[in-house]
Amino acid sequence: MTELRLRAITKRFGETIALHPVFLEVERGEFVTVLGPSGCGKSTLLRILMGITEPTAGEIHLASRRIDALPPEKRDIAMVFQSYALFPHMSVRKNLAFGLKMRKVTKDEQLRRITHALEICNLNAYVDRMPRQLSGGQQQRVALARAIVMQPSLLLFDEPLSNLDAKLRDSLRHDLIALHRKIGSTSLYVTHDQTEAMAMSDRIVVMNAGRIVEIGTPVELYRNPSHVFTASFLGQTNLLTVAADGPTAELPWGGAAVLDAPAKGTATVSLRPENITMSVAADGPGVVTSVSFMGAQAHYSIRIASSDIHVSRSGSDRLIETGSRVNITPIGPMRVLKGGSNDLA
Ligand SMILES: Nc1ncnc2c1ncn2[C@@H]1O[C@H](COP(=O)(O)OP(=O)(O)OP(=O)(O)O)[C@@H](O)[C@H]1O
Repeated sequence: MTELRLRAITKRFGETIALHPVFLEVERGEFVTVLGPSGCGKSTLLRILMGITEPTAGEIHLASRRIDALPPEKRDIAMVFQSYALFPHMSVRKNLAFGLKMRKVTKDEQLRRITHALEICNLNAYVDRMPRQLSGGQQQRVALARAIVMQPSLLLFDEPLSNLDAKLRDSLRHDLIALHRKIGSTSLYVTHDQTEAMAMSDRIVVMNAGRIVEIGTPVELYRNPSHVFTASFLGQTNLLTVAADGPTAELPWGGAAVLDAPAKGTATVSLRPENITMSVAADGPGVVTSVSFMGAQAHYSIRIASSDIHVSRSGSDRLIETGSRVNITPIGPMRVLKGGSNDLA
């Protein structure tokens, strides 16, 4: 069942088009991430949903109500901010109670919801502390609990983990998803961090320059991206310009490779670093120019036919030294993309 529906949401700031008409549907209970680089329009979209920024055109429907003309407090949306935005002079309990009091929720109901939120966010030990007496991760959990007690139809997240160190971010990511499943909320999460988007989302909405480029599950978008932008923004890839002839194409360094869809003429294809085999050969056309050993994987740069190709291999394989001559061969079909310099769309 569709919980959130955006119909042609558009935003202009004078000459700047921050959002071209955006169409999006989010199912009840889904965790959807809006992913894109700085300036792509993510914050504008969030602010429009919150009711802080007015769209130039378009409609927002949430839980069968049209909400775009409603003030923020009437929209039934709660937001978790990057900066936590806790009230510094209030204890954890008071922070959680604030929004409920404003909504005139009864004392009994306040107690019930706050007790539940403290429990599921693992905050029981901190109820009487002030925000400054909490770590960044604990403050973020309070911010989340404060959003949860409102029992909103939609939870919005604005890069909520970006102020935390890598390890904490990783563990909070898991907590957040577990919580989302437990409370069955509908969540829209905004980030520029593709690892976060891949790890957490039911679906990812890839945005660039004010437009939705593509929407799909992390697996679909990583394995079968349609656009050059998606292929290069989600994970690492090698973008090659190849001469296509039906089901195969000639590689820049010679030899033919299979395409995942027939194409004619010049085509842009994606070849993931892990989808390449590499073997040492004295007369190989490639030269290893750098090796980065990352533990689980080893990343190589190969100079071949005036291109730099990235190859990754299992970290437990024998390392190939810088300067070695190598052969490289794609494994499986290469993905034909739209949006290259010679667009096939
Ligand atoms: N108030 C404003 N007036 C004029 N232009 C604006 C305004 N707010 C945003 N923009 C422009 O709209 C575009 C989208 O901005 P937005 O802040 O939504 O991007 P973003 O993806 O959230 O970026 P970031 O991740 O850096 O916050 C940008 O080109 C930005 O310069």
